[in-house]
Amino acid sequence: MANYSVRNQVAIISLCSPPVNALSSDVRRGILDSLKKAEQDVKVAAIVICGEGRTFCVGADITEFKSEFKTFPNLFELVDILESSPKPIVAAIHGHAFGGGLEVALACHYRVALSSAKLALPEVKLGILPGAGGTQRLPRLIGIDSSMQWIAFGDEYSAQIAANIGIIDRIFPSNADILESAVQYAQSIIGKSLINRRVSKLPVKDASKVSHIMEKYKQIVGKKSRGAIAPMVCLEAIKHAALLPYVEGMKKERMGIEALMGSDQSKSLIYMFFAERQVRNWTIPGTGINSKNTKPIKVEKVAVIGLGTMGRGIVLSLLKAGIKHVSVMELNKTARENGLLFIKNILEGYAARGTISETQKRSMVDALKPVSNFEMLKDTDLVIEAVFESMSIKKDIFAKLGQVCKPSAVLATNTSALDVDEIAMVTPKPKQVVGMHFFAPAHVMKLLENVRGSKSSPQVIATAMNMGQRMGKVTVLVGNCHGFVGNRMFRHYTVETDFMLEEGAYPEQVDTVLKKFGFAMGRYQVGDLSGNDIGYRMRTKFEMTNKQQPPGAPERER
Ligand SMILES: CC(C)(COP(=O)(O)OP(=O)(O)OC[C@H]1O[C@@H](n2cnc3c(N)ncnc32)[C@H](O)[C@@H]1OP(=O)(O)O)[C@@H](O)C(=O)NCCC(=O)NCCSC(=O)C[C@@H](O)CCCCCCCCCCCCC(=O)O
Ligand SMILES: NC(=O)c1ccc[n+]([C@@H]2O[C@H](COP(=O)([O-])OP(=O)(O)OC[C@H]3O[C@@H](n4cnc5c(N)ncnc54)[C@H](O)[C@@H]3O)[C@@H](O)[C@H]2O)c1
Repeated sequence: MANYSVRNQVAIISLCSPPVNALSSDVRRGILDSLKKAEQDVKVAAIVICGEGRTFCVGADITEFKSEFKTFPNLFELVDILESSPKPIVAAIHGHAFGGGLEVALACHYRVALSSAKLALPEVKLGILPGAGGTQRLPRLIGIDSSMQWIAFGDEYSAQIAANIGIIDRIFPSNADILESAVQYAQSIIGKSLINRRVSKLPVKDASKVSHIMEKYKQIVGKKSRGAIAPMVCLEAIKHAALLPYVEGMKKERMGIEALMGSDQSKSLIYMFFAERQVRNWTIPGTGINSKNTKPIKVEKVAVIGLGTMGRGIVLSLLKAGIKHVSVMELNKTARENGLLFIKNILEGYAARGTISETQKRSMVDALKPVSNFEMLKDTDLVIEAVFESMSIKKDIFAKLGQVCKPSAVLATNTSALDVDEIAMVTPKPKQVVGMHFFAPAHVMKLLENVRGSKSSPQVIATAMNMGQRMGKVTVLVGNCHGFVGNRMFRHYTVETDFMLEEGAYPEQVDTVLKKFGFAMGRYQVGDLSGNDIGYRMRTKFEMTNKQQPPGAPERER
């Protein structure tokens, strides 16, 4: 679980727990045993801790949260043992140093990294806090303000940013050999004093401003993480780094993690973490066909038909995924102009915020290819249709696509609820047709429901799944039925909230309660965003509006 070797006075402790070197109890034990060997070996003058395989270390082993935290050495015990080592320890970071992985690195006396490495304390996204000294060491290295930014939101940062603020001591080019570079670095620091290298002993530079900074972040967290408990507990723990000696601060950190671990919010977020990964392993029930044995078709050119609410977000998702050729077809001139303007404005916003560079923005704008007739789609690899929710319009479009597109082209519909098989039947090759159901706004929402028609070929399904992952979506394969999965669930939610309106509540009152509960948007805000015509069209198609009833009849009488 941790391999040990010695090279030119430098002991190498390499974490070996594929795929991501999570700090299971065996790995922690392996590190401790190796450290003892290194300390006892008189020929060893410095130590390097690195990760084997694709990454340094992604943190505590989440699968062990329930059971094994009680095994010695616990992570918060291990970090103190590492820091107090009399021999200098260098953390050699490539891939990810996340969570407990970064906390181990913070306990080392030096940190070096490849420029491609990413660092984060993402525990808050699991509903907990960094519980191995992260809330106490990071402020001593980078101050309260930056620590609150890192820990309360859990975002990842590049090694270069981490170096700029003082976490990383030396950056190596992304193509360097991290171990070789770290060993040379370790040789260069042999004999140097460790007095200022033990982070827990350092003062917190901006400690006097803690109240002011705390207030600032309470406001931001209150808005950005409405309803979440962990971010506030993180802020409290960081505050203690400013006010208390390290040992006392650690006690507070411990109280924080004990309160959060096992909370309903944390359990749900951990469930979500694994569920989001599990859905990548799709399977077609009863066939043996699955994500492991099916290859996607190569997709370079994509087309989107319809530039309304959904089409424009889908186009943005494709551009962000790096697709270099995105044809857009929109019949209505105003909708076309508005759609293209919307896309360009969003890209401008990304560039202004630094999410993408100016060069990336220009290449995304260049990738946009407005087209005016179906002939122009003949060499497209994937077409995503996002026009009105009308079976006749969609059939008309798929019949045309079936005539002009190359035989290998994947033809996808973004229908909210219509029968994917019925749409597929108008094409000469129904096996090329699949549903790709995005959620509004499509460039923001992470969920993508891919709908498997009865004729969709495994390769076509693999292509839709792969494209979703390229777009960074949580991509779920579902069966073909009215409303698929998302909208079938959503329907019950809307029925209940509509009952509340019938009982006298205003839409804004319902929305206020839902937002207070933690929803990003209220149910009626979602209706306004998506367009209430979508629900109306779905209900009309299934005669849920019940023509016997006069207009305005309450939902429960229909
Ligand atoms: C790092 C990633 C961004 C990499 O992404 P990528 O897409 O490359 O890879 P995958 O996400 O697909 O991952 C591959 C594979 O690995 C699995 N996996 C990933 N991370 C972990 C993990 N941390 N643990 C276990 N398994 C992991 C993943 O599921 C995939 O598996 P599959 O089978 O699907 O192939 C990305 O992976 C990522 O973001 N990972 C999570 C990073 C993270 O959140 N890290 C923080 C972990 S929490 C932590 O570190 C806590 C520490 O701060 C300290 C804890 C000390 C606690 C001591 C306190 C004790 C108090 C106890 C109180 C008890 C109370 C009681 O008694 O009840
Ligand atoms: N709005 C949502 O929240 C949402 C969510 C998921 C899926 N959907 C589905 O996505 C599809 C589009 O929904 P929307 O909300 O974007 O609708 P929308 O009314 O905002 O946009 C549809 C666009 O398609 C254009 N169009 C119509 N016929 C066309 C044709 N033959 N060729 C080219 N363009 C044509 C229209 O001019 C319009 O601009 C629907 O099937 C809908 O059910 C919508």
